[in-house]
Amino acid sequence: MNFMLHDHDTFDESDTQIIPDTVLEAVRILLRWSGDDPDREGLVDTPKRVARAWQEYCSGYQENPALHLDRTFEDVGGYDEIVLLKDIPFHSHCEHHLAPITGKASIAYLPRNRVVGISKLARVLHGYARRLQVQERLTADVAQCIWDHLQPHGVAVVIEAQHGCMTGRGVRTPGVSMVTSRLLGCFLTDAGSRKELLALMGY
Ligand SMILES: Nc1nc2c(ncn2[C@@H]2O[C@H](COP(=O)(O)OP(=O)(O)OP(=O)(O)O)[C@@H](O)[C@H]2O)c(=O)[nH]1
Repeated sequence: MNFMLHDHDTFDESDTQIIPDTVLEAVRILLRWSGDDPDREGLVDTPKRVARAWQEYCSGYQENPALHLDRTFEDVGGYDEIVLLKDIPFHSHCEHHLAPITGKASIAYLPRNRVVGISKLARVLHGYARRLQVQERLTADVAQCIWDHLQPHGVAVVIEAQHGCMTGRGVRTPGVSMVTSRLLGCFLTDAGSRKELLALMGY
Protein backbone atom coordinates (compact mmCIF):
# COMPACT_ATOMS: atom_id res chain seq x y z
CA MET A 1 0.00 0.00 0.00
CA ASN A 2 1.37 3.40 -0.86
CA PHE A 3 1.01 5.28 2.40
CA MET A 4 3.00 8.46 3.00
CA LEU A 5 5.74 7.97 5.58
CA HIS A 6 6.00 10.39 8.51
CA ASP A 7 8.73 10.83 11.17
CA HIS A 8 6.68 9.06 13.83
CA ASP A 9 5.85 5.99 11.72
CA THR A 10 6.92 2.55 12.96
CA PHE A 11 9.79 0.65 11.35
CA ASP A 12 9.12 -3.06 11.78
CA GLU A 13 12.55 -4.70 12.06
CA SER A 14 11.16 -8.22 11.69
CA ASP A 15 10.41 -7.74 8.01
CA THR A 16 11.83 -4.28 7.26
CA GLN A 17 8.36 -2.94 6.47
CA ILE A 18 7.36 0.56 7.49
CA ILE A 19 3.86 0.64 8.90
CA PRO A 20 2.26 4.07 9.29
CA ASP A 21 1.28 4.78 12.88
CA THR A 22 -2.17 5.84 11.70
CA VAL A 23 -2.75 2.25 10.54
CA LEU A 24 -1.57 0.79 13.86
CA GLU A 25 -3.77 3.24 15.73
CA ALA A 26 -6.78 2.34 13.58
CA VAL A 27 -6.41 -1.32 14.59
CA ARG A 28 -5.98 -0.37 18.25
CA ILE A 29 -9.21 1.67 18.05
CA LEU A 30 -11.05 -1.28 16.51
CA LEU A 31 -9.76 -3.63 19.22
CA ARG A 32 -10.83 -1.23 21.97
CA TRP A 33 -14.21 -0.60 20.33
CA SER A 34 -14.74 -4.39 20.07
CA GLY A 35 -14.49 -4.58 23.84
CA ASP A 36 -10.90 -5.72 24.41
CA ASP A 37 -7.75 -4.07 25.78
CA PRO A 38 -5.19 -3.34 23.02
CA ASP A 39 -2.45 -3.03 25.69
CA ARG A 40 -2.77 -6.55 27.05
CA GLU A 41 0.12 -8.86 26.20
CA GLY A 42 -1.68 -10.99 23.59
CA LEU A 43 -2.87 -7.96 21.63
CA VAL A 44 0.09 -5.62 21.90
CA ASP A 45 1.64 -6.77 18.59
CA THR A 46 -1.70 -7.42 16.91
CA PRO A 47 -1.90 -4.06 15.09
CA LYS A 48 1.44 -4.79 13.40
CA ARG A 49 0.33 -8.30 12.47
CA VAL A 50 -2.99 -7.04 11.13
CA ALA A 51 -1.25 -4.37 9.05
CA ARG A 52 1.13 -6.92 7.54
CA ALA A 53 -1.75 -9.34 6.91
CA TRP A 54 -3.74 -6.66 5.07
CA GLN A 55 -0.71 -5.71 2.98
CA GLU A 56 -0.67 -9.34 1.89
CA TYR A 57 -4.44 -9.66 1.39
CA CYS A 58 -4.43 -6.50 -0.75
CA SER A 59 -1.11 -6.96 -2.55
CA GLY A 60 -2.99 -7.16 -5.86
CA TYR A 61 -3.29 -3.36 -5.86
CA GLN A 62 0.49 -3.22 -6.30
CA GLU A 63 0.52 -5.27 -9.49
CA ASN A 64 -0.86 -5.25 -13.01
CA PRO A 65 -2.10 -8.84 -13.52
CA ALA A 66 -1.93 -8.44 -17.30
CA LEU A 67 1.88 -8.37 -17.13
CA HIS A 68 1.80 -12.10 -16.33
CA LEU A 69 0.49 -12.68 -19.85
CA ASP A 70 3.33 -10.87 -21.63
CA ARG A 71 5.34 -14.01 -22.40
CA THR A 72 3.63 -16.40 -24.80
CA PHE A 73 4.70 -19.47 -26.80
CA GLU A 74 3.84 -20.19 -30.42
CA ASP A 75 5.53 -23.55 -30.93
CA VAL A 76 2.97 -25.92 -29.41
CA GLY A 77 2.79 -28.49 -32.21
CA GLY A 78 -0.23 -26.89 -33.83
CA TYR A 79 -2.36 -27.41 -30.68
CA ASP A 80 -5.61 -25.53 -31.18
CA GLU A 81 -8.00 -27.00 -28.64
CA ILE A 82 -9.28 -25.75 -25.28
CA VAL A 83 -6.73 -25.15 -22.51
CA LEU A 84 -8.30 -25.44 -19.06
CA LEU A 85 -6.82 -24.85 -15.62
CA LYS A 86 -9.31 -26.42 -13.26
CA ASP A 87 -10.17 -25.87 -9.57
CA ILE A 88 -7.53 -23.23 -8.72
CA PRO A 89 -7.96 -22.43 -5.01
CA PHE A 90 -7.99 -18.75 -4.16
CA HIS A 91 -8.54 -16.40 -1.25
CA SER A 92 -10.04 -12.91 -1.44
CA HIS A 93 -12.00 -10.43 0.68
CA CYS A 94 -15.42 -8.96 0.04
CA GLU A 95 -15.61 -5.21 -0.25
CA HIS A 96 -18.80 -5.02 1.83
CA HIS A 97 -17.66 -6.52 5.15
CA LEU A 98 -13.94 -7.21 4.50
CA ALA A 99 -14.85 -10.85 5.20
CA PRO A 100 -12.97 -13.69 3.51
CA ILE A 101 -14.06 -15.19 0.22
CA THR A 102 -12.59 -18.65 -0.35
CA GLY A 103 -13.15 -20.81 -3.34
CA LYS A 104 -11.88 -22.26 -6.55
CA ALA A 105 -11.79 -20.99 -10.08
CA SER A 106 -11.62 -22.75 -13.41
CA ILE A 107 -10.11 -20.74 -16.25
CA ALA A 108 -10.19 -21.83 -19.89
CA TYR A 109 -9.30 -20.33 -23.22
CA LEU A 110 -9.21 -21.43 -26.84
CA PRO A 111 -5.84 -20.17 -28.07
CA ARG A 112 -5.29 -18.27 -31.29
CA ASN A 113 -1.77 -19.21 -32.49
CA ARG A 114 -0.11 -18.78 -29.08
CA VAL A 115 -0.41 -20.06 -25.55
CA VAL A 116 0.67 -18.72 -22.19
CA GLY A 117 2.54 -20.56 -19.41
CA ILE A 118 -0.24 -22.28 -17.48
CA SER A 119 0.82 -20.90 -14.06
CA LYS A 120 0.17 -17.41 -15.42
CA LEU A 121 -3.59 -18.02 -15.45
CA ALA A 122 -3.44 -18.66 -11.70
CA ARG A 123 -1.25 -15.56 -11.26
CA VAL A 124 -3.85 -13.42 -13.04
CA LEU A 125 -6.56 -14.83 -10.76
CA HIS A 126 -4.55 -14.08 -7.60
CA GLY A 127 -3.66 -10.58 -8.85
CA TYR A 128 -7.37 -9.71 -8.87
CA ALA A 129 -8.32 -11.84 -5.84
CA ARG A 130 -5.80 -9.99 -3.66
CA ARG A 131 -7.98 -6.90 -3.79
CA LEU A 132 -11.33 -6.09 -2.23
CA GLN A 133 -13.87 -7.77 -4.46
CA VAL A 134 -17.35 -8.89 -5.26
CA GLN A 135 -17.30 -12.29 -6.89
CA GLU A 136 -18.99 -11.06 -10.07
CA ARG A 137 -16.28 -8.45 -10.69
CA LEU A 138 -13.49 -10.91 -9.87
CA THR A 139 -14.92 -13.31 -12.46
CA ALA A 140 -15.34 -10.60 -15.09
CA ASP A 141 -11.91 -9.01 -14.48
CA VAL A 142 -10.01 -12.29 -14.88
CA ALA A 143 -11.88 -13.14 -18.09
CA GLN A 144 -11.46 -9.67 -19.57
CA CYS A 145 -7.74 -9.57 -18.78
CA ILE A 146 -7.13 -12.84 -20.64
CA TRP A 147 -9.39 -11.79 -23.51
CA ASP A 148 -7.65 -8.43 -23.98
CA HIS A 149 -4.07 -9.64 -23.66
CA LEU A 150 -4.07 -13.08 -25.33
CA GLN A 151 -6.75 -12.29 -27.93
CA PRO A 152 -7.86 -15.94 -28.01
CA HIS A 153 -10.93 -17.36 -29.79
CA GLY A 154 -12.70 -17.69 -26.45
CA VAL A 155 -12.30 -17.31 -22.68
CA ALA A 156 -14.31 -18.82 -19.84
CA VAL A 157 -14.00 -18.24 -16.11
CA VAL A 158 -16.16 -20.09 -13.59
CA ILE A 159 -15.79 -19.35 -9.88
CA GLU A 160 -17.37 -21.22 -7.02
CA ALA A 161 -16.82 -19.63 -3.60
CA GLN A 162 -17.98 -19.34 -0.02
CA HIS A 163 -18.47 -15.94 1.56
CA GLY A 164 -17.48 -15.35 5.18
CA CYS A 165 -20.02 -12.56 5.44
CA MET A 166 -22.76 -15.18 5.00
CA THR A 167 -21.29 -17.87 7.24
CA GLY A 168 -19.81 -16.06 10.24
CA ARG A 169 -22.26 -13.17 10.51
CA GLY A 170 -25.50 -11.75 9.10
CA VAL A 171 -27.64 -14.53 7.72
CA ARG A 172 -25.20 -17.12 9.21
CA THR A 173 -25.79 -19.75 6.58
CA PRO A 174 -22.78 -22.01 6.15
CA GLY A 175 -22.35 -24.59 3.42
CA VAL A 176 -23.61 -22.56 0.47
CA SER A 177 -21.55 -21.73 -2.59
CA MET A 178 -21.94 -18.84 -4.98
CA VAL A 179 -21.24 -19.73 -8.61
CA THR A 180 -20.41 -17.09 -11.23
CA SER A 181 -19.28 -17.39 -14.83
CA ARG A 182 -18.06 -15.15 -17.61
CA LEU A 183 -17.94 -16.54 -21.14
CA LEU A 184 -16.41 -14.56 -24.00
CA GLY A 185 -15.89 -15.18 -27.70
CA CYS A 186 -16.71 -18.65 -29.04
CA PHE A 187 -17.81 -19.92 -25.61
CA LEU A 188 -20.52 -17.30 -25.63
CA THR A 189 -21.57 -17.50 -29.27
CA ASP A 190 -21.04 -21.16 -30.20
CA ALA A 191 -23.18 -23.77 -28.43
CA GLY A 192 -20.84 -26.62 -29.44
CA SER A 193 -17.75 -24.92 -27.93
CA ARG A 194 -19.69 -24.11 -24.78
CA LYS A 195 -20.90 -27.69 -24.42
CA GLU A 196 -17.35 -29.05 -24.81
CA LEU A 197 -16.04 -26.52 -22.29
CA LEU A 198 -18.67 -27.27 -19.65
CA ALA A 199 -18.06 -31.02 -20.05
CA LEU A 200 -14.31 -30.49 -19.52
CA MET A 201 -15.03 -28.36 -16.48
CA GLY A 202 -17.31 -31.08 -15.11
CA TYR A 203 -20.53 -29.06 -15.19
N1 LIG B 1 -23.54 -10.22 -5.26
C1 LIG B 1 -22.62 -10.31 -4.30
N2 LIG B 1 -22.96 -10.02 -3.04
C2 LIG B 1 -22.00 -10.13 -2.10
C3 LIG B 1 -20.70 -10.52 -2.36
N3 LIG B 1 -20.01 -10.53 -1.20
C4 LIG B 1 -20.89 -10.15 -0.25
N4 LIG B 1 -22.11 -9.92 -0.78
C5 LIG B 1 -23.37 -9.48 -0.20
O1 LIG B 1 -23.39 -8.09 -0.12
C6 LIG B 1 -24.56 -7.75 0.58
C7 LIG B 1 -24.40 -6.44 1.31
O2 LIG B 1 -25.71 -6.14 1.71
P1 LIG B 1 -26.12 -4.98 2.67
O3 LIG B 1 -27.60 -5.12 2.89
O4 LIG B 1 -25.59 -3.67 2.15
O5 LIG B 1 -25.28 -5.31 3.98
P2 LIG B 1 -25.74 -6.06 5.32
O6 LIG B 1 -26.84 -5.29 5.96
O7 LIG B 1 -24.53 -6.30 6.13
O8 LIG B 1 -26.34 -7.42 4.72
P3 LIG B 1 -26.44 -8.86 5.38
O9 LIG B 1 -25.21 -9.61 4.96
O10 LIG B 1 -27.67 -9.46 4.76
O11 LIG B 1 -26.55 -8.71 6.88
C8 LIG B 1 -24.89 -8.95 1.46
O12 LIG B 1 -26.10 -9.50 0.99
C9 LIG B 1 -23.71 -9.90 1.19
O13 LIG B 1 -24.11 -11.25 1.29
C10 LIG B 1 -20.37 -10.80 -3.72
O14 LIG B 1 -19.25 -11.14 -4.06
N5 LIG B 1 -21.35 -10.67 -4.64
